[in-house]
Parts: sequence; C-alpha cells; structure tokens
Amino acid sequence: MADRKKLVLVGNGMAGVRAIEHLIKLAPDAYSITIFGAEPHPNYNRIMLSSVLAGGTDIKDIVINDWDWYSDNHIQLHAGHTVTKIDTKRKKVYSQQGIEVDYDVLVIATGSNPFMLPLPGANKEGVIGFRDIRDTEIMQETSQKYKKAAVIGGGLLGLEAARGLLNLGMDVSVVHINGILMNRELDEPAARMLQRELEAQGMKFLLSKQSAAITGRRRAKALQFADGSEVEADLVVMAVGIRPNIELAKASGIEVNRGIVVDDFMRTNVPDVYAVGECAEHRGIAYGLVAPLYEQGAVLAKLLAGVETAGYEGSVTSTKLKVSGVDVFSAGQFSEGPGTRALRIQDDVAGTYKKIVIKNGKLVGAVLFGDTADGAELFSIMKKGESIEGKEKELLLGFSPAAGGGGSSPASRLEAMADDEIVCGCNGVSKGDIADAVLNKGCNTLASIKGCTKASASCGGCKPQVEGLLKLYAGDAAGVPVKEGICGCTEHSRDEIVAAIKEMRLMSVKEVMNVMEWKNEEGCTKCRPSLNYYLGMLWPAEYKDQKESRFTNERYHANIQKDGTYSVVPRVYGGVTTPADLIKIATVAEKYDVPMVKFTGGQRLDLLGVKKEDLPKIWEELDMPSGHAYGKTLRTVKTCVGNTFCRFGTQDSIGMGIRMEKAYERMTAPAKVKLAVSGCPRNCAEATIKDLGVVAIDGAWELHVGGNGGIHVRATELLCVVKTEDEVMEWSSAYLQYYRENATWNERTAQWIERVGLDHVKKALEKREDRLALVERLEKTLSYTTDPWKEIVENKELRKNFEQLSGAQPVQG
Ligand SMILES: Cc1cc2nc3c(=O)[nH]c(=O)nc-3n(C[C@H](O)[C@H](O)[C@H](O)COP(=O)(O)OP(=O)(O)OC[C@H]3O[C@@H](n4cnc5c(N)ncnc54)[C@H](O)[C@@H]3O)c2cc1C
Ligand SMILES: NC(=O)c1ccc[n+]([C@@H]2O[C@H](COP(=O)([O-])OP(=O)(O)OC[C@H]3O[C@@H](n4cnc5c(N)ncnc54)[C@H](O)[C@@H]3O)[C@@H](O)[C@H]2O)c1
Ligand code: SF4
Ligand code: FES
Repeated sequence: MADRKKLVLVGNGMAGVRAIEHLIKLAPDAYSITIFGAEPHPNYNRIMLSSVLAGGTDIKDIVINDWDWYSDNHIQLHAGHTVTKIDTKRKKVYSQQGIEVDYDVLVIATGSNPFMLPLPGANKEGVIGFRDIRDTEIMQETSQKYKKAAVIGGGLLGLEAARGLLNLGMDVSVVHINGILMNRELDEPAARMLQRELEAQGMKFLLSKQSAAITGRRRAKALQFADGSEVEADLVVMAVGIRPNIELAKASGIEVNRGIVVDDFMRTNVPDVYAVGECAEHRGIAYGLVAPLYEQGAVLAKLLAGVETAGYEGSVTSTKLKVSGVDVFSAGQFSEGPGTRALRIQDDVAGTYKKIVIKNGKLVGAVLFGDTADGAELFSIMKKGESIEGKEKELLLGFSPAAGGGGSSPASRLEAMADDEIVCGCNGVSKGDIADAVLNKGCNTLASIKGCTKASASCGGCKPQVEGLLKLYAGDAAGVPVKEGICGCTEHSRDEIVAAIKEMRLMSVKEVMNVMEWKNEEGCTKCRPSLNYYLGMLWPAEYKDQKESRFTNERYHANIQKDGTYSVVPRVYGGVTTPADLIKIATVAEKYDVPMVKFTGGQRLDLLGVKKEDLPKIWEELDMPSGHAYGKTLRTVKTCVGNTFCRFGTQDSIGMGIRMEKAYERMTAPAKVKLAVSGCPRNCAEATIKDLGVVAIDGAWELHVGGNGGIHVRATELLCVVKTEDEVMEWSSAYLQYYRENATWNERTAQWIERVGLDHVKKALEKREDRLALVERLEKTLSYTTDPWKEIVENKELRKNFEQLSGAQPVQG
C-alpha cells in the first residue's frame, strides 16, 4: 500500500463514489482512498428518496454501496464528517471533527444544496427542503401529526414530494410561480394534462403564485402570498431548484462561478484537484441529473487510472417524472425556438400527447405524456444526432406497430448501438454491461438484469430498451425464453416455482431455493415470504409455517406502529358486537393504559399504542379471536344493517356477513382480502370496492369481485347472481380458493383480475364440479388453521419463544 498515491474524495454521494467505483475497476492498486461524507450513511441512491417517501421502497433498499463495500475495497470512510478546509498548498483536508488527511489527488463531489427561498418565517419548524434521508424522515414523521402540507415548486422534485406526502395521508397544495407545471420540462398542453391527472389523484395547485412569508408561532402554520391570500400549511417543503455546493472550494481558493469550474477532464484551476457531479460547472453548465454526472465520473476515473480517454463534452439530458399513474417524459430542447419545427399528436380520449422538435433535420427535443414507451428510443436518436429527414411522421406515430408507426426498427437500432453507450442513465449502465449480464452472468429476465446491473431500477425510463436488449441477447436468437423471475434471486417465474413445488413435493423454503438453484442462497424479502405462502397454500396439512420468512406484523400478530408499539384488533364478526365484549375491551384498555381506542373502517375496535410485552396478556384477558388486522389474510366482512332493521333491506346482510366471516376468518391469501355484504343495491357496506362484495337484490344475491378502495381505486366486476345463501358460500369459497391458488404472492384480487381477466375467472368457476373441488380444498386448508393469539396464550413454550422472537431481526414489511 505504501507506494499507492493518496486520493481523497470529499462527498460520499452519487457522482463521487461512482467515479471511485470506476477507478477501482480500472486501477485497483493505484490509490489508497479516503472518503469524507457529511451524511451519516453509506453511499445511497438519492433518486430513490422519492420512492421511499411514496412508500414503495425501504431506506435499506436504496443503499448503493454498503459499509462492507468500503472495507472490502480498503477505503477509509469518514461518514458523518464534513470537510471544512482544504489547504491546496500543503495538500491537506481538514474535517469539522478534527481529522486531517494528506492527499496527492483531491476529488470534490459535494453535490448541491436545495435553494431555500429567503422568506420571512423560513426558519420556522416544519420548513424543509427535500434532498436527503433526514428530510424524507421528517416528512414521514410530520405526516403522523399534521395534515396540511404546502410544496413550493411545481418542478420534478416538488411533484414527487407532493405525491409522497399525499400517500402519507396529507392534504397537499403545490404552489408554483409559473402558470404551468414542470415549466422547465414541458410545454403547455402536456403540463395541463399533467395537472388534470394529478388533480384527479388529489393534489391541489396554486399556480402563478408568489410566496411572500411563512406564518405561525414556533412552527409553520400558513404560507402567505404576495397577492394577500394564504394557504394553511403545517409543513412547507421548498423544491424551487438547487444550488451547487461550492463554499468549501471557494474558501480554498479554487475557481468557482455558479459551480466549481472544470475543464473537459474535470480538472479545476488548482493542480491535482478535480470536481465532479452537481457541484461542478462544465462549459457553463452545472447539471442536476445523474446521467451526465456519471459520464463525468467515467472520464475522471479513466484520467486518474492513466487510461486514454476523450474529454467530457457535455450532455443532452432527459427526465421522467417518478409519480405512479402518470407517465411524463421530456428530453432536450422541448420548446420551439428559432429554426425549429415541431410535430404534435394529441389524443384526449386516451389521454396521450407527443411532441417532437426538429432542427436542421435532426431530432433535438421531445415531450411525451400518457405513453412514454418511446422515450428511450427518441432519446437515443437524439443523442446520436442522426438525420431523421423523411422519417419524422413515423417517429411521431411511434415505434410499436400497434401505434401505426414504423420508424426504423428499435431492434436494429439496439443492435447498432455501441457497446459503451449508456442505456440506463440513472444507474450508468451501458449496452455492454447488459450484454455481459445476459451472456456471461446468466441473467435472462428483466428482474435478474436489474439485480445484477441496476439497469431500470430507478426511474424505469430505460425499461423498454433493457427489455429490447434482453430479447436481443437471450431471446429468440439464442433460443432462451425471456421470462420474469419473481425477484433478483431467481430466474424462475411464479408458475414455474409453484409447479416445481407440486411435482417434486418440495416442503421447505430452503429446499425450493436449493433445488431451483437460487442465485442468492439466503433469498430476499420478496422471495422468502412468497415461497412461504406457496408452500403453505399447496401443503396445508404438512407445511410448517416459517415465521422468520414473514413480515414483522405477521410475526407479532399485531400491527407495528411508528413508535414501536403495536395495535390489537380483536375479531368482531360482521361488525356486530355485544355489551360483554365491549366491557372486556374497555377493561383491558384501562388496565394496560392503552393510549387510544379507535373504531376502524372495517367496523371494529383498534387498541393502539400497546407495548410489545403486554401483547400476550392482553390477548389472554380479551379472550377474543385475532381480527387478523395484520398480514395477508381475510381482514373484515363489512355489513350494513340489512332487512333485520332497515326498511329498504331485501336480505339479511348481517347474517350473511357473519357466516362468511366465521367461515374464512383465518384464511391466508396472496394479499389481504376484504369482504362486504349489503342488504340492497343502495350498497351502504360499499361492497363494490371490495375483493369480494355481496349485494342483495330482490330474491337473489349478486357477487362482485376484484374491487379495491386503496391508492388505486377499482370498482368490482359482477361475477354471478345466485339465489340462496348456500350458493353465495359455494361461489365465494370457490372464487377465494381459485385466487389463493393462482394469484402471485402480494397480488390483490383487483390486480389479479385485471391481469387474467374476469372471463378467465368465470370460466374456471362455471362448472359445479370444479367449484366443489375448490371449496373442498379451501375447507381442508381452513381445518388446519388455529387462532394465533390463543395458540400463543395457551402454549408456554410459544409464549416464551414469542418473547425471544421480539429481539430477532424482523423482515420489514
Ligand atoms: C428526491 C430526489 C429525487 C431525484 N430524482 C432524480 C431522478 O429521477 N433522476 C435524476 O437523474 N436525478 C434525480 N435527482 C437528482 C440526483 O439525485 C442528483 O443529481 C445526484 O444525487 C447528484 O449527485 P452528487 O454526487 O453530485 O451529489 P449528492 O448525491 O448530493 O452527493 C454529495 C454528497 O456530498 C456531501 N457533502 C457535501 N459537502 C460536504 C463536505 N464539505 N464534506 C463532506 N461531505 C460533503 C453531501 O452530504 C452529499 O452526501 C433527484 C434528487 C432528489 C433529491
Ligand atoms: N425525476 C427526476 O428526474 C427528478 C426528480 C426530482 C429531482 N430531480 C432533480 O433535482 C433537482 C431539484 O429539483 P427541483 O424540482 O427543485 O428543481 P427545478 O429547478 O427543476 O424546478 C424548480 C421549479 O420551481 C419553480 N420555482 C422557482 N421559484 C419558485 C417560487 N418562488 N415559487 C414557486 N415555484 C418556484 C420553478 O419554476 C421550477 O419549475 C433538479 O436538478 C431536478 O432535475 C429530478
Ligand atoms: S344497503 Fe340497503 S339494506 Fe343495507 S343499510 Fe343500506 S339501504 Fe339498508
Ligand atoms: S434511466 Fe432511470 S432507471 Fe434507467
């Protein structure tokens, strides 16, 4: 190590560490490396903070290089250390915590800071930017206590923040200074379509508004505007752009302008000092997206490794908004200017819009709304700068034959692409990397390529191209079928796994992984619980449930709350309770100081804030069955009053609902299952947004399936109309068992029916003998189930184990 040069990196973020990754590959023995990072985390994917906030991803899943990576590569990491001074003469850096390190080569990659509008009141509690893990946590925490949020800035970051806050249950107003959203990426028609779509999702907009002050005592209470109006806001998120973080460089005498000024090889004006990432300004531009920063990092790594390289010449950029349910893409020069021509196509019925901008016979910009499948292809054509003369209309109509277009075939385009061309800008993955994953590392599914290279793991914009390359290398030509594995640990699909478990009578998670040659021996949080479910579904009598493969809530038989306490929800069949049960609940709540007792949307009582150690005692004293308010099981059967009391009622909805709840109360399923029974078509139990909804009509019952009332609301579809309660049970059991046997783990009935189609389900259930066989299998399964609370309460060993389990590392869910 002694003859290695000393390299110090300031900034443990996306651009700097990416350059180091390259450097280590090119010249593993050339440098002894020290990294300073002001954040107390290993290097993580900042892009994915939007997904973390929206609830789709866990913080631990966005780590790019974990702690081990640093030690494995002999990198000295000072996480949580801010560098405060650089002495470029003595070649030393100094950290706030008093560490002093010599360098031969210094790389500055300090990123940007969010621009905080200097409004009166901007220093109040509840006013933040959206840049790092801490900001994300603050938003998550705030949403538990407060309900009103204002996001200033209707750009990419503001809209992604607003979507996340909506998912967290906040009432969100986006305040934008411009008259149209994403004015830096979209033209007016696309921006208006975007606004309509987001309004339908529940976002509110205050456009052309100039923020003037934040009011409130200690904490923000409202945001006031220059026109005198205001909006209530307990949380104000500023997303009005970023400023390169140049203070350290400036104070050290390094030349700065908007960013740290660098040449085509990322050299600053001071010898042996380089800058990459958002803090760097190259040919007058400081970029704010990862793709160009990764390109800069690649050039710097080659230079430092002594590998010949062309200089960095600047980048054309593209963006894709990461808000689920909305597809927006923008690239290059999206608005018309001198010497440009634009072609547009707008379909208000389908809700799609596409515009391409042409200059000197070349594609220079594009905006897509509603269908962004062509984005990656258009961007590739744009970057190559090839002539599109004579092909403009085809490009506008799209690449898919279904769209009526032709363009030049994407397959031949992919084939012609150079190996080092970047396909996934977010993760810096080239065509060559994907070829290597498919041809040499055995990846032949999108999931395994994602697992191996990270391509398509962030914004997803490159997915069509990654799929195209997968087909090119592993598809028809190679004779290997292209299929989707259930996760990055395996190439096997759900159906293959279920078939193998059946045929080979596999009986444990480990056995399945072993026989089916899992790439990752331990599996992951996706495959372990799904295998556990498939095994339990196929072998209800023989399979012993693997508690450690279940999510936290299912292991503790209670829902974990944000403060680490639990919630206890006893079963209340059909929402009908008794004075005796209410007394038991009240007594237990008082005895154990339960901070809150709340009615749930599923017509039962939730004891919130219960300490983990009190759980078995509370279950014992309640002496009521578990309501399974956690886990992938039957949750509730909501009922209306029905004909027992209601003058409109045509049937006994309460009786029907209780019968169903008693029958299915311990049924596990691929995902949670909610039922409802209404006594007449007025449908007070909201049966038509349930997984299975039963609605009484004159002399008969309608069975509705595949509904959902959550984030993606979906109305049910009518499965059948039957006359008797017994027939309701027969069809319901058959339908639920068919779903249990055929859906993918974690797939709600709504998604499942959308995927397979109602006709498929109807056909599977149309013959009585098939229905009865399904009913028999469900009944057999249910006959092996027991009440989990009772089991723990009555079994000393389990009770003890349960206590021990408390200390174990849970699978996050
Ligand atoms: C929520 C969100 C979503 C985004 N989504 C996208 C997207 O979809 N697509 C896209 O292309 N881009 C996206 N971006 C932008 C992208 O994350 C950035 O362009 C990228 O992270 C910049 O990388 P960087 O290394 O230059 O800076 P950073 O990743 O910010 O890293 C800089 C690091 O340096 C540290 N640091 C600063 N000063 C010091 C010091 N003096 N001493 C020690 N350490 C220091 C900082 O703490 C930071 O950890 C998003 C950004 C955010 C916040
Ligand atoms: N999906 C993605 O690619 C993605 C997602 C998030 C962030 N990012 C990047 O992160 C960086 C920060 O994002 P950003 O959205 O904050 O920056 P931005 O500069 O892209 O957008 C800021 C927006 O705020 C508006 N604005 C400016 N001053 C305002 C004011 N006083 N009141 C209301 N609105 C005002 C601007 O008109 C602009 O539309 C950017 O570089 C962005 O590209 C990218
Ligand atoms: S759904 Fe019909 S029967 Fe049930 S409460 Fe409403 S009106 Fe009465
Ligand atoms: S380009 Fe964003 S994930 Fe690939």
